[in-house]
Amino acid sequence: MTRLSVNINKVATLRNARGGNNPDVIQVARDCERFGAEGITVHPRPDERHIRFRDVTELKEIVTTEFNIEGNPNERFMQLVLDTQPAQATLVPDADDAITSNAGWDTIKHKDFLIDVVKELKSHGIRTSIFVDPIVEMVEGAAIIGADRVELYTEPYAEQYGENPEAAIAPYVKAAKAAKAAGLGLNAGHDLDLQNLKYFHQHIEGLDEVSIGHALICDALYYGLENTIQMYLRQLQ
Ligand SMILES: CC(=O)[C@@H](O)[C@H](O)COP(=O)(O)O
Ligand SMILES: NCC(=O)COP(=O)(O)O
Repeated sequence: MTRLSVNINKVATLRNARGGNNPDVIQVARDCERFGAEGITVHPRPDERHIRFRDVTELKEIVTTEFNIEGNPNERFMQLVLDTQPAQATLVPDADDAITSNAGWDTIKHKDFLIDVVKELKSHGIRTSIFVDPIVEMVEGAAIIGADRVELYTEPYAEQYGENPEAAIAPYVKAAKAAKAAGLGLNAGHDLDLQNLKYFHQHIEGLDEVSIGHALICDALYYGLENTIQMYLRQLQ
């Protein structure tokens, strides 16, 4: 079974545009779960342009499915995660000024740093996933580091899917096999949508979770949040 974790960053972006509390991020998280989401993902960034650190603390109190916090494990992020104790932390090598995540970790170059981070998170009982490009060596590096899972960065897949789905999925099939061979759980995310999700799911064995935000929240403008979540869940059947 592949769990759908809804990334609610974009709900916070909309709220922040006017400075009030509309839409209410906490209520949206509750509703996502009520409508079938099997997890809630947030990705706080240093400038708090969407999810704020305070939101993360409040969300922890109400999320009843799996709470996944993504981000670059700097001191502030680590403190937030350790205080919050989510089900999962996903480590992403974002630059502070990145518009959105645009690459996975080099798990060979940053091995020592990541070993320390993963050890600390796991000692607090937090499942730890490392965001990687679909490259076998990077997946194997995550296993050596001691991660529980990898999250495959799917933007390159999403970009190529329209013109050549076979070529787009090929590196992910290899990376997924490497993850399973190394005993890692398998997540995926970034730019997955109603067009490309089903094919990805059909071709990647043992996919534990997808986290989807941008496209899902955009689709909700047209179809409504409840319908949209159900539509995404159907792609994963
Ligand atoms: C890790 C990842 O793939 C990102 O998609 C992220 O979690 C979304 O971040 P933004 O909402 O800031 O684009
Ligand atoms: N980890 C990926 C994520 O949470 C959502 O990415 P996107 O769907 O907003 O591109």
